Amino acid sequence: MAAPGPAGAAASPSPQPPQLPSPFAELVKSPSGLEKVVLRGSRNCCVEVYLYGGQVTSWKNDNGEELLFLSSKAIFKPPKAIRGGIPICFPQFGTHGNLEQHGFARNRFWTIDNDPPPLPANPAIKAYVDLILRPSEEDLKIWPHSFEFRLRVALGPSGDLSLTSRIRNTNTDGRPFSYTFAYHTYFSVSDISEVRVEGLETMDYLDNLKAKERFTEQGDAIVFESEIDKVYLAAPSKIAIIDHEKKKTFVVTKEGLPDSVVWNPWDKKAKAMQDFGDAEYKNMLCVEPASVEKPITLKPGEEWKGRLALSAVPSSYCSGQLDPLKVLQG
Ligand SMILES: O=P(O)(O)OC[C@H]1O[C@@H](O)[C@H](O)[C@@H](O)[C@@H]1O
Repeated sequence: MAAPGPAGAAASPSPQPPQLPSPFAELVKSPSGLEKVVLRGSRNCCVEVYLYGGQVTSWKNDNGEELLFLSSKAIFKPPKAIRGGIPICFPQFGTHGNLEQHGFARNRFWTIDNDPPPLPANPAIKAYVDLILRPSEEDLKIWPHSFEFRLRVALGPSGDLSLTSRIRNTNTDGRPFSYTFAYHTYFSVSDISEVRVEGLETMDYLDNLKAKERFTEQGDAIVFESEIDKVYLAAPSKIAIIDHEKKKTFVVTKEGLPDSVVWNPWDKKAKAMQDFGDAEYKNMLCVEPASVEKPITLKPGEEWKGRLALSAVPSSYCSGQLDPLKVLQG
C-alpha cells in the first residue's frame, strides 16, 4: 500500500509518460505545450514528430544540421497547421474538393499506436514511432467516412528518414471512399536561386497558378526565379533536389504516390502569410510526393500504402562532376 502523504492522503504516483516500443524514441513536451516524439540515431542524427498533425518538424543529420525548413513564424497552436516540416495532406490535397485546404489530418491530434499491424521487418531501423488517426464525431460530420490512418516515421542507420502511411477504409455501411494525399515536404535550402530539381523535366503538370491548366515541362532541370505551384503528373519514383551552395543533394523516393507537387510562394505570397517570414521563401522548397490527379478509392476493408523516403547526400554538382542519372538511379 502507498505510504500516506503529509496531509494523510495516499500519495498518487506521478504520471508516467507512455512507453514507446523503440528505445531510441522518446515522448517529450515542447515549449508550446504540444507533445512530440524525438527519434535519435547515430551521433547528432535526430527527427522530431508532433502528435499534432502527425507532423515531422525536424530532421537533422550526423552533424546536427537541420535538413527540413520550419518557419521562424510557425504557429504551434491548433487549429493552425505547423508551417514547415512534413505536414500530411489528407483526405484532400489543396483545393481539390470541398474540405478545408489540404484536408484536416494536419490539424488533428494523432495518438501513439504501440501495437500496429506489422510492416515488412527492417532490423537495421531502431528509431521509429507509429502514430494513428481515427476520425472524431466532428470529423465524420465534414467527411462522413470511417478510417484508420497509420503513420510510421523511421530514422534509418545512415540518417535516412522514411514515412509510411497506411490508410484503411473502416466504413461499416459498405461505402467506398476516395481521397487525395500529399507529404507536403519543406526542404531547407541555402538559396532558392542556387537550387535545381532533377527528375521532373519533360513531365506534364497542372499549374495551380493558371487555374490547374495542364502543360508539359520543357527543357532541362527545374530552376527557380519566381513563384511556382505545380502538380507534376506521373512523376518518377526518384527526384533529386540539388543545392549548389550547400553541395548537398536530397534524394526523394516515393512509392504509391504518382504525382509530385513543387511549391515556393516567392516574395509576394510570403508577405501575405501570417506564419511565414517575408524572406524565408529563399531558404525553402516544397517537393511533395502526392496523389492528386487521380483520387485513391478504397472499399471497406481495403488498405492503401504510400511511402516517402528521404536521404541527403553530398553533391559535387557545382564542379560539374555529378551525373544526375547516378543520383536518380542510385
Ligand atoms: O498555406 P497552406 O494551406 O499550407 O498551403 C501552402 C501551399 O501548399 C501547396 O502544396 C499548394 O500547392 C499551394 O497552392 C499552397 O499555397
